[in-house]
Amino acid sequence: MDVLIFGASGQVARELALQAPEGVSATHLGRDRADLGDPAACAAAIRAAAPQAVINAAAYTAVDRAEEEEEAARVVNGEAPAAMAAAAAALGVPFIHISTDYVFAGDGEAPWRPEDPTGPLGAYGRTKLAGEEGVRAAGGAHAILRTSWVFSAHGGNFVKTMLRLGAERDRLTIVADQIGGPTPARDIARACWRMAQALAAGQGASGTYHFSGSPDVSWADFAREIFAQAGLAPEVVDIPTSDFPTPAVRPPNSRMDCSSLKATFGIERPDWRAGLAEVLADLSAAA
Ligand SMILES: NC(=O)C1=CN([C@@H]2O[C@H](COP(=O)(O)OP(=O)(O)OC[C@H]3O[C@@H](n4cnc5c(N)ncnc54)[C@H](OP(=O)(O)O)[C@@H]3O)[C@@H](O)[C@H]2O)C=CC1
Ligand SMILES: Cc1cn([C@H]2C[C@H](O)[C@@H](COP(=O)(O)OP(=O)(O)O[C@H]3O[C@@H](C)C(=O)[C@@H](O)[C@H]3O)O2)c(=O)[nH]c1=O
Ligand SMILES: [Mg+2]
Repeated sequence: MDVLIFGASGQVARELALQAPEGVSATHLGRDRADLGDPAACAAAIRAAAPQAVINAAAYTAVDRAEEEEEAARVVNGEAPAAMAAAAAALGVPFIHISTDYVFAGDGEAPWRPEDPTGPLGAYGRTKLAGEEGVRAAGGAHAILRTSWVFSAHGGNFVKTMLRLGAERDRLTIVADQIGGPTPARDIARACWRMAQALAAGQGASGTYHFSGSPDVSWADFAREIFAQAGLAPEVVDIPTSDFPTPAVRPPNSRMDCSSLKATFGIERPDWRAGLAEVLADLSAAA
């Protein structure tokens, strides 16, 4: 099976390359070969490659910067996925797309289900929601996988920020009133491969699915586990979001109900603490 992947250097893109199943030939298009700022060019790249499935692992992910660059983010996160999904639909091949917990308003404490009403609090979430709507409107076979709090040994993420700050400082203040599921990029990549193979074989079902690591924790508790596993001992002080002002508002409740992904594709929530141990091992092997 030939699979065309948008994204080469990102966290999920790199894991897609590392986790490609046997029998799959994966072609990655980095920004140099397909700029999502040019949606028509991305659609043309799909028509030219004529793959058996398309996975989009590229996105504008700078949450705070998106507040100032919403139009640029909307092209990359909204218009490009819509154009790609339309091109995949015209070829009759499945389109796998990744979205985010930030499409939700984050009120309450119940885990969000895929069919729950959305209500993004910031520009990044609004543009990602536009992308979801574009993918559904294209009308082809598709899976939209909403995930959260992605980490890996590659690129920028909360784990790597904490390792840096934890080595520099004795005391860190971390928000404790935003709760969600940290998710290893490796597990997201495996889930994408499973869905791509299933949909290409006419199995599973198109739709929007949730996938996050278990258990749900606060960012502060996530930080504590990072330091415990890494053998660092800074003091972690719980703070409310109001004490950590940022340009973009983040959802307090990012818990996600992942049961439909298990029911349809047999994919279970991974324990992120095990994924964290793998990432720390990869980072020390590389150091
Ligand atoms: N990171 C997270 O915590 C979460 C991410 N997601 C979603 O998961 C998916 C993968 O995210 P993740 O792997 O973390 O992303 P990263 O931030 O690690 O990487 C983003 C990738 O997108 C590429 N990209 C950005 N803009 C463009 C563009 N204009 N043209 C082409 N490529 C571009 C980047 O390329 P370059 O390296 O050249 O800049 C980079 O490879 C995204 O859809 C994201 O919205 C969902 C929930 C949480
Ligand atoms: C560095 C730092 C962060 N924080 C807080 C800020 C924020 O609420 C939280 C996480 O910080 P980040 O900058 O990693 O968060 P952010 O970039 O918003 O992470 C999000 O990225 C996008 C792409 C997604 O789709 C989301 O699922 C989510 O992973 O930790 C502290 O409280 N103290 C600190 O010292
Ligand atoms: Mg990439």
